[in-house]
Amino acid sequence: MSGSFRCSISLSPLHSNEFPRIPVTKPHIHVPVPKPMTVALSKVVSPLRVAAPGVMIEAVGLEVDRVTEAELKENGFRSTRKTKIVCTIGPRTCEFEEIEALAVGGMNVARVNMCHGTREWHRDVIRRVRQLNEEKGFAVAVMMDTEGSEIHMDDLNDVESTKANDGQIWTFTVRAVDQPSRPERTITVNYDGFAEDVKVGDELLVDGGMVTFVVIEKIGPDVICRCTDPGLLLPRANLTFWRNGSLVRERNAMLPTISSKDWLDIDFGIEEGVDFIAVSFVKSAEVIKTLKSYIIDRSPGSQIGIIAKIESIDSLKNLEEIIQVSDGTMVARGDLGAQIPLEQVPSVQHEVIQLCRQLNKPVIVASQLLESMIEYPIPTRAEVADVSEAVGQQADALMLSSESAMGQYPEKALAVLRSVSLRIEKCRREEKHWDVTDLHIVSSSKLDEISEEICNTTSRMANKLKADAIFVYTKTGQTASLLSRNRPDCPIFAFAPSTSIQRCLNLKWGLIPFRLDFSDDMESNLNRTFSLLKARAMIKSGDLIIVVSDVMQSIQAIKVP
Ligand SMILES: Nc1ncnc2c1ncn2[C@@H]1O[C@H](COP(=O)(O)OP(=O)(O)O)[C@@H](O)[C@H]1O
Ligand SMILES: C=C(OP(=O)(O)O)C(=O)O
Ligand SMILES: [K+]
Ligand SMILES: [Mg+2]
Repeated sequence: MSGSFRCSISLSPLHSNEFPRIPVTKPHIHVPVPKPMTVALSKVVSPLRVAAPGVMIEAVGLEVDRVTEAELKENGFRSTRKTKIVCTIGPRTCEFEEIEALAVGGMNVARVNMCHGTREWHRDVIRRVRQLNEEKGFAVAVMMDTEGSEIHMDDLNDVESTKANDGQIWTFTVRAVDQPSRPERTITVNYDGFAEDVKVGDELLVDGGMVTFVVIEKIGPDVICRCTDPGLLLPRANLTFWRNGSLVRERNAMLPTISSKDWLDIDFGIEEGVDFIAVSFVKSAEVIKTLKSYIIDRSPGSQIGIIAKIESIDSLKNLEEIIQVSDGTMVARGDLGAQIPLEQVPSVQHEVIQLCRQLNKPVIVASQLLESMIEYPIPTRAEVADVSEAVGQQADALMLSSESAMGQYPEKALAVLRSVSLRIEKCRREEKHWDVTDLHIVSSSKLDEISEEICNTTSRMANKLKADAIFVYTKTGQTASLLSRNRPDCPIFAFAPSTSIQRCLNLKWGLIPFRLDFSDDMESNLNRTFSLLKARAMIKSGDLIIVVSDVMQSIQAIKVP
């Protein structure tokens, strides 16, 4: 391989005379370039229009989430939210207007959970999100979450819940029970090996301990239990069993991470063009690799990001490998807390967030962030502290589950995530936590390493110069992601050539993704972007912008003309 690579770091004012053109350095580094970069110039949407008296600009191809645009105008650059928000869509939020209300409230990603509902139901939701994006200018990404094949109860004939009282005897069975004539206090279990794996004396925990039973007898496929901690049994509740204080992993540990039903759901997700697939109960990196090659086979060129959910005890010994091969990770604290002692969940959260940051992968903190808001219009003080902790740890995103899927106050819960994020992000900026130097190099090639160093320098420079924004022109999203990893003080405007990359970038901390066609000519890209953004009042003359791109390896500091 041969070729040359130009690395110029220049401070160029681009039509501004306030900042003299001082080349900081202009080294010419020669390293092999695998292939020349080319830009696909895609369709021009509409012709020229007049932006201001006498100024003709191209009113084409600049698409940004309209909520972010409004937030930016209202709050200014610094106070635009950096932490992203994922909302689970459920019966309470599945209508078009309800999804729209969440989008207006700042939802960046809509999640559908294949544990519940039918494929038709999910299809309608996904299409409504797409319609909302197209008609109303949002850029909400869609995440499909697999059911996975850990042990769970049946759907209780679709009753909302059923009460188990102290001392009552219940039967958990793997028999096929005829639902309408199901005997009282009988629960069917999805996993055939269940009755063989449990032993008399084991503790059976429903949803990590919301209800507890002790196994008193086994009769063939029936496991007879006595309730020791009473409570409500919910449809499809998860079951774990414990022996001498440890989680029992017998044959159940061999259950496939992706069940045959999950594969059908994945086909459905590919067909519907979801942006992310979150894989439940990941145990090792292998399953992620398998799924990735499956998706490439089924849908070559697909941009679907694979999110590994950290919620199985088995994943903890393979964390680094799992994170490395995934496109992002979710700390799924709900099921995780049923598989490891609760007091260990916060340290796993901390470890996963740190690892993701090092490995340049986005991380979502999920479950019970605002659990009390399922019923009440305000959160508990402890919940606010938990949200603050996740924002302070600089997770990329926070997730609502039941709060938005079936709670009484989905929009209020979203507003709490938004306001707490803004507040804590501001505190962190004021405390000047600046730790880019702590990050290890993640790149495996010299060329990537140069990009990475450019991004690190850009972020440091933006902070020191108190820049208003970083602009990044990125074809794959990788350069934008490396900037986000540094968690700079100012927002990062990421210009990407396709709406699918734009939506995927929506999960990453501090990125404001735009869809924009751009060329190899950076000067013309910049002039065009400035005109377009000024016409929409998203930037103004005098703003200091630091510009990088993966088109040309350079850093420029520019005052908007
Ligand atoms: N598509 C759906 N259809 C019906 N109910 C749903 C749906 N999605 C979510 N829910 C409800 O919202 C609750 C919270 O959602 P989620 O956290 O995703 O699931 P889980 O509780 O299984 O972890 C679920 O327990 C379920 O009651
Ligand atoms: C997010 C989680 O997964 P699910 O809601 O699908 O159980 C969790 O367990 O925390
Ligand atoms: K799930
Ligand atoms: Mg889970």
